[in-house]
Amino acid sequence: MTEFFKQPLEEKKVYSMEPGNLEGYGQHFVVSEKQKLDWADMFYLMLRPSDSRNLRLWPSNPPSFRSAWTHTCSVLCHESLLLFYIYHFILIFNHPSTVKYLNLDRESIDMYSSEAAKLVACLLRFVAMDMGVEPDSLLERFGGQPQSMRMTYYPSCKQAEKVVGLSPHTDATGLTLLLQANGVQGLQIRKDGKWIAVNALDGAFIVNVGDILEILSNGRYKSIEHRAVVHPTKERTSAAVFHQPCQDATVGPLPELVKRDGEALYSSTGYMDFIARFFAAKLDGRDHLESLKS
Ligand SMILES: O=C(O)CCC(=O)C(=O)O
Ligand SMILES: [Fe+2]
Repeated sequence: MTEFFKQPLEEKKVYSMEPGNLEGYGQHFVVSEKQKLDWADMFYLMLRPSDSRNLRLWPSNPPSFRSAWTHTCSVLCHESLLLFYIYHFILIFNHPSTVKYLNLDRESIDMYSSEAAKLVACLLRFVAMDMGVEPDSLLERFGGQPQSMRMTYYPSCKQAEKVVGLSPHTDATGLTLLLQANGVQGLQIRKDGKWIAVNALDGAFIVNVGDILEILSNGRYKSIEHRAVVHPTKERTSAAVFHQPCQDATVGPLPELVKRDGEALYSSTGYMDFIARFFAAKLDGRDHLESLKS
């Protein structure tokens, strides 16, 4: 994956994002020419459903990237998630796919995508059980398992403290599987107002709870605020696979939880409106999510 970003600009521009479209090579969350840009290059692809794929953007001379299936275990950003992490450790650890590197070719991405979707469906089932709701009532919001991937390349920067790799934000997803693809650390999460470095195990997935799960769970699961910092001498690459609800889903607290809690802590909105608002703004911590609190 790093090889892709290290190509000359002209080669990468073949895959440039087109106006009004987020897929391809470029930067996200740019709302003004005066804005200080993040110290990062991005490449974003829709993976699922398969008819949403724009194969023109899939690199035809594919570099390889590290697979997380070799020693998969997860750093989970919520105490309750830790519970099913423990239950599922054996299952994940014994995952049948044991390849260490994947090519960014269509067949390999397809396999990576479907294995990631299976893992996330399994995690969501445990989230539902943890909350005491029918797994299907949570899983049906993710029907068809829409999924996208953002690969990010952070060049090194001698004055690393003066730049931001990726601005503080929460993911507008149910769950994100994040892989630090070249073994260089840089992810930080905000807990009790403090930034804490996540030291991911080599080749392991980091599982982030996203906004959609916080809302569906009526606040039981918290969407984790995170950012990426830059290294003074080492470049860094990450690959985040986002698991989103289906396009026609209503994003609002699950009715059975609202009934139990006596109130909905978030307003309900159509997923397409939700995501349009997310990408139209500069990344800014938990602001987007807070605006949906009722
Ligand atoms: O590079 C990282 O560790 C974070 C990436 C991330 O948060 C994202 O792509 O949403
Ligand atoms: Fe993120």
